[in-house]
Amino acid sequence: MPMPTIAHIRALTLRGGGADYHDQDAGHWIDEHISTPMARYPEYRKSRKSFGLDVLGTLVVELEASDGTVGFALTTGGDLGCWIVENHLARFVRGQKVTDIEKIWDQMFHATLHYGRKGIVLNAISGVDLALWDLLAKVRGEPVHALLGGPVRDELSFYMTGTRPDFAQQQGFIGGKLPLHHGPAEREEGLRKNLQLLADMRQKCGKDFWLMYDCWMSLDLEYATRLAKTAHEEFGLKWIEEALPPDDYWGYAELRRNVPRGMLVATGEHEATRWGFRMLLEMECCDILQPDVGWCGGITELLKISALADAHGKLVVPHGSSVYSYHFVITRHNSPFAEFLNMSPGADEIVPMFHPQLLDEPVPVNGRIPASALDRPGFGVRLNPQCRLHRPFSSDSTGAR
Ligand SMILES: C[C@H](O)[C@H](O)[C@@H](O)[C@@H](O)C(=O)O
Ligand SMILES: [Mg+2]
Repeated sequence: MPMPTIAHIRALTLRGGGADYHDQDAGHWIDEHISTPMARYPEYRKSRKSFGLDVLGTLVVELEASDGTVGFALTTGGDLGCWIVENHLARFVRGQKVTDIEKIWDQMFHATLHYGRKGIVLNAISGVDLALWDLLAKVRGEPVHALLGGPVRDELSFYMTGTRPDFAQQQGFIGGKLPLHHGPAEREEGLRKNLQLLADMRQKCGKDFWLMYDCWMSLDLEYATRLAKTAHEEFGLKWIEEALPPDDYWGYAELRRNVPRGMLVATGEHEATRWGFRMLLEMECCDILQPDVGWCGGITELLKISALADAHGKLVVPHGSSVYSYHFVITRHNSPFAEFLNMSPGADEIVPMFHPQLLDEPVPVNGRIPASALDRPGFGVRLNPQCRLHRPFSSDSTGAR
């Protein structure tokens, strides 16, 4: 039986949560005075949406095979991502066999090298790649994890990101990662508030529960070093995440030398491709790599990143990205746990990460997801038909939705 080919590729957008999870209503914890590189401008300090963190929206890539099977995936990308997919990447996908994933990735990456390499182009490439894995797995009637070598454990365990590590602990998660609220622009008072918040949370959670800080690229080396030392020595901070801008490999290497022994440095969610993660590894920037599978190049590239990291003895704990990272994490020993980004407005309910855009998206129960919950074909999720899709550009009028 010959393998079907890809008859149509469609790039569509969705707004409101989902893969562009910072696109939330006012008052959501994820947009409440979180420290960012823009916090040096007071007018942009209170809200990340104020400087446009939600400008892109969700990119949906949909592939229809010659046998009628449809694969799809979500990532961050919106209209910009749609343009790249429809006007450039589609030509390397349409007409190819559903098994030609490696060749398609290589052509998409090298054809965009003159304007891509990271950022929105790699988001678009990742979206196509994830849709390819979803399609191939559906054609074969298997979950994606089975195509990656299958589970190495019976369940996924999670830490939770949000403003309520105490709720995470009550729900059986292995740790809680707080967003950092104040950066260098708010000086000593801001540092004191950061440490007081951690002290309060350590009081609530007891001495053994993992507590981490996510600094979202917003600090400088001096501030990050001071924060890390006190936070670890006085309050047992387990890791400091994305303290510096992604391109400051030199700063990360020095921060890792500066932090107290036993404390971990994590970064990578805004890094892309095996070459970017090779820099983080060979410059000894961090202990935990956190690629986002929807931004780093997709599953095809994450396989390479993970193998490289494994050879260096480093952990790969992908950033958020729901089922797209769960199907990977369950197949790798150097990915011993996963992130659950709590997308409820008060970080005090368990809701699916890509809500409302996906149906059948599994959520942790007691901080765990059993491997069996990932056993539906593909990534095991459906697009929510209630969500209004929009196709801003169409390179394939015959393939109209
Ligand atoms: C909580 C952080 O500020 C980001 O919003 C979060 O998406 C990301 O950095 C993470 O690690 O989950
Ligand atoms: Mg982060």
